[in-house]
Amino acid sequence: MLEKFSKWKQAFHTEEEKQYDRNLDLSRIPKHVAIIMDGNGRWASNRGLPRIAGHREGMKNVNKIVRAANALQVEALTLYAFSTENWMRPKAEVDFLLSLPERYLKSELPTLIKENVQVRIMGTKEELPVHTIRAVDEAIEKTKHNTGLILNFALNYGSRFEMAEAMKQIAFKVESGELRAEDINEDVIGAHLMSCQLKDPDLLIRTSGEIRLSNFMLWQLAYSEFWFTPVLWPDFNENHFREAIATYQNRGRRYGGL
Ligand SMILES: CCc1cc(N2CCCCCC2)n2ncc(-c3ccc(F)cc3)c2n1
Repeated sequence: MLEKFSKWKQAFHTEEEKQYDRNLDLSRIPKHVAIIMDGNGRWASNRGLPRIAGHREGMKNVNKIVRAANALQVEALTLYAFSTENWMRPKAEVDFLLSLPERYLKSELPTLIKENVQVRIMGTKEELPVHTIRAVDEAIEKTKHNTGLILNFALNYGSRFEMAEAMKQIAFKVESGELRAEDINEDVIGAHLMSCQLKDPDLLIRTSGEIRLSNFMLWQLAYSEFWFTPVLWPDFNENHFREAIATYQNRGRRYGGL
C-alpha cells in the first residue's frame, strides 16, 4: 500500500512540488481555500470501526485545519460537510452527521469566538433538523462581527441546485422588470449564488484520492487550482495543508491566458 502510494505521489507531484517543507511565501497565501473532506468512512473501515467513528474523527480534524488556516491568515475556508446527495445514506448515518454541527460548536464555539473566526453556512438550511439549524444560527450570530478567518461550512449544499436556484431568481427579476435579459452576465449569475459574499476559491483540496468535484462549487471553481491527495480526511494534518499551499504557490495561474 505504502509503495503504491509513493508511486502515485511521484507520478502526481513534479520535482519542485516535493519541496513543500520549504517556507511558504506568506505574501502569496491563497485567500480562499475549499476542502472536500473525504475518506472518513474508509478511515473507519480500515480500522474495523463503524462509519460514524470516521465522521467523529473527521470532525475532530476540522479544528486542526481551521487553526492552520487561521495561522497562515487564509481569509476564507469552505468545508464541504454535507451534500444534497448525503440524504441518500442510511438514516442512522444521516442523523449522526446532522448531529455534528452542534457537537462541534458545543466544544469549539468559545475558541472560534476567541480566535476571531466568523462562522457561515452555505446551503439549504431550511431542510435541516431544527437542532442543527439552532446550533449553526447561534454560531453565525455570535461570530458575525468577527473579522478573522471566515469558516464557511457547505451544509446541505449542491452546486447544480445552487445554480438552478440562481437562474430561477434571475428569471423572476426579468419577469418583474427588475432585470433585463440582455443584462444577464457572469457577474449577475455569481451575485445570485450562495457563495456571493465570498471570492471564488483559489485552491481546492480533496482528500481520500477521489478525483472528482462531486457537485461542489462547479461555477466558483472555474479558475481554482486543484490539489488531490490520497490521505484520508481524518489523517489530513497541517503538514499536508502546507504542502497543498506550497504546490499552489509553485504553480503559475493563468486564468486562461498564456
Ligand atoms: C452536517 C454534517 C457535518 C459533518 C461533519 N463531518 C463529517 C463529514 C466530513 C468530515 C468532517 C466531519 N462536520 N464537521 C464539522 C461540521 C460542522 C458543520 C457546521 C457547523 F456550523 C459546524 C460544524 C460538520 N457537519
